[in-house]
Amino acid sequence: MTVAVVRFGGSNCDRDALAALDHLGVDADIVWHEDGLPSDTDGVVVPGGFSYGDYLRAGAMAARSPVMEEVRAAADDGVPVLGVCNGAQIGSESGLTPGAFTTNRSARFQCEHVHLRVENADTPFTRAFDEGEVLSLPIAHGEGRFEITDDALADLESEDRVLFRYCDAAGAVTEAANPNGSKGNVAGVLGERDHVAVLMPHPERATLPDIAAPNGAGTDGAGVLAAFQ
Ligand SMILES: NC(=O)CC[C@H](N)C(=O)O
Repeated sequence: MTVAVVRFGGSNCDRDALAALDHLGVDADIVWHEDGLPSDTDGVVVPGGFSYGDYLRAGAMAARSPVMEEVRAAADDGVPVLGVCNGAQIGSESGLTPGAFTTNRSARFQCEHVHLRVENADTPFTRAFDEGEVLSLPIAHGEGRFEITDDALADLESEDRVLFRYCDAAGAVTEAANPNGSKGNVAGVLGERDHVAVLMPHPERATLPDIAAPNGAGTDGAGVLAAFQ
């Protein structure tokens, strides 16, 4: 598999994603968005960062790059697509995934470790886990609060498209365990099909043992990125 890690001006987690994928033995390359997806692309990661300086809304400008039409076409062909943090914001701004990510309840940039509960273990991004399993991943965002209408959230829930929720260490989904005020504690969602997903926490920062162990994150991110193996 050749995974395209799509870089925009202001991406800053592209090399981390590449290193994490390399560690997992996944053939991957960074692709400048203006160059378009290589013809042999069979996986796409839209990495984190501050594309276009988060102007207008985080992810709004990158979502309008022509490469996102190619990403959509690849997804339609069954290629797995994962958006991480700014990539999640780009995913929702481009309509690949539902809802929106907006300013944290704290109105501050937050960089911390959180717990996530796996809500649907029947996807390429979660098949390494059991449903209800609690993961530890880092977050680092100012605009990570998931918003969606009540009706649309109910639809997502009934379609099993909520992938991860913020929870406490025991797996309880509580307001206290919700770092940014996300509706329904939602931390990650699926697009129309289960091979398209976005999440605000950073699996690529919790994959390499040399980095993950000292910073306390562990290596749960490897299970998410295993979708590309
Ligand atoms: N780490 C990131 O991708 C940052 C996400 C985004 N630009 C924010 O602060 O909300």
